[in-house]
Amino acid sequence: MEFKLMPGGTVTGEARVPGDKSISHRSIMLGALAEGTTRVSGFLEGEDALATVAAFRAMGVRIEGPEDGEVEISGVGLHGLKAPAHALDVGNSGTTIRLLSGLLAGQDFDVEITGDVSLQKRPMGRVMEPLARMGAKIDGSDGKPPLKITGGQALQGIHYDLPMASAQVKSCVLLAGLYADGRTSVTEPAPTRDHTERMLRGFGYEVKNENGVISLAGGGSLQGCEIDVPADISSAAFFLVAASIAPGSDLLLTHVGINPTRIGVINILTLMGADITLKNEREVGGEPVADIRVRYAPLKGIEIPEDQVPLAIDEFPALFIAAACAEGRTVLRGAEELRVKESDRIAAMAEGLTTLGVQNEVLEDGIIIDGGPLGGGVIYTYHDHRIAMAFSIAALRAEQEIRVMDCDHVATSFPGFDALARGLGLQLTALADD
Ligand SMILES: O=C(O)C1=C[C@@H](OP(=O)(O)O)[C@@H](O)[C@H](O)C1
Ligand SMILES: C=C(OP(=O)(O)O)C(=O)O
Repeated sequence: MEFKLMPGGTVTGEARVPGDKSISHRSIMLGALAEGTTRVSGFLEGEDALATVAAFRAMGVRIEGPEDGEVEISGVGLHGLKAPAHALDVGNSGTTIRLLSGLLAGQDFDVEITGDVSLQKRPMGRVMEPLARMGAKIDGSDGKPPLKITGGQALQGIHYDLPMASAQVKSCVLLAGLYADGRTSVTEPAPTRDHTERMLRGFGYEVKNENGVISLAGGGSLQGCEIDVPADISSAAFFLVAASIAPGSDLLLTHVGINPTRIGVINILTLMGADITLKNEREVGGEPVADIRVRYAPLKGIEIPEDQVPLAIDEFPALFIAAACAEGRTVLRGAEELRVKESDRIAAMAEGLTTLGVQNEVLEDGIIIDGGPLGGGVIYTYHDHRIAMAFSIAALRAEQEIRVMDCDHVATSFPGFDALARGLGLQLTALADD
């Protein structure tokens, strides 16, 4: 599928974007390992979260739905999973393979986890290394998927200092820690999303955070519960930027998760001069939520504070479009993690910005973008959903038509993006491949 975008437009109205991807994955994983039933609402019916559902079904867990975002999981307990008949194929989802590898390292059966072409290029050494230290037997092909996990190993609790700010690695180690003898603890170079810790507590499992040392003891149990998944701020980000760059825009995004470890995009856009206000702030099932109003405002280039990078890690494709539409120069550093996402997001975004005529300089760990007029052209997405959505919103300020190639992956995180974008004011046509 390809998106064709006519230039210009205004973004107005009210919308609730689909459920949070990180929380949706974790709701299935912890629900499956809990005792009793877990009921989830607001679940993301995107391909990545559905890959997690399929993986647990393949391991014998009864999961009803999702239907209109409702899922019911009949938990099998921490030791109730069954060996799958085939390798688990988790598609495009880095979160699924990395969190699952921690969980499955503690089972008594062998399992193989694989994924699509993009996933097969992503580094898994970052989870293999701490798991091996815990006593797991896990092999990959040159540190990449497929991962082969040999069951029946006795895991030992360890302390692990994460070498990179990664919530997936942190979660992997903590989930393996559920099966380990003694305590497992981690420290991170900078705080990352804490949905695993919050949700474990929601399932009645004690997780400590003592001055940044996050730890749990193995051998407990999880109790089924109710989970209300907020709208994904990473999906909302495209429309936060869209409304900020398109003159005349005024948009309300409802029920958005505003966990402090996820709001870098709001902080960065606000520093750039965006007009964003939070309303009706509340807490839903252990996660803070708000309605977000965003109105057009002229943006200015900034040096992005490095402490905001892990808090906005998936939002940089959208933020680069904000920078392209801003007055002056935006500098991002300390973001080398962007190079190992579904694509090398620094390279893919730089290529697309250059196509649109936006001056930029690629750095090892970031980019420098000089705001200016946007032309048009053909954009390659490298199988990356966030690159596709970022260049779709760029059309609001473009002078010519933009064609975004290879947009099927948008459904991994944001099913219905094209229809919602049209409803809010983008002039987007989805064209099927011949
Ligand atoms: O834990 C999670 O749910 C995620 C963590 C982040 O990855 P890293 O841990 O690789 O930074 C993020 O990019 C990904 O979309 C989701
Ligand atoms: C990096 C992402 O996801 P994952 O690592 O789960 O593939 C993302 O959604 O931007």
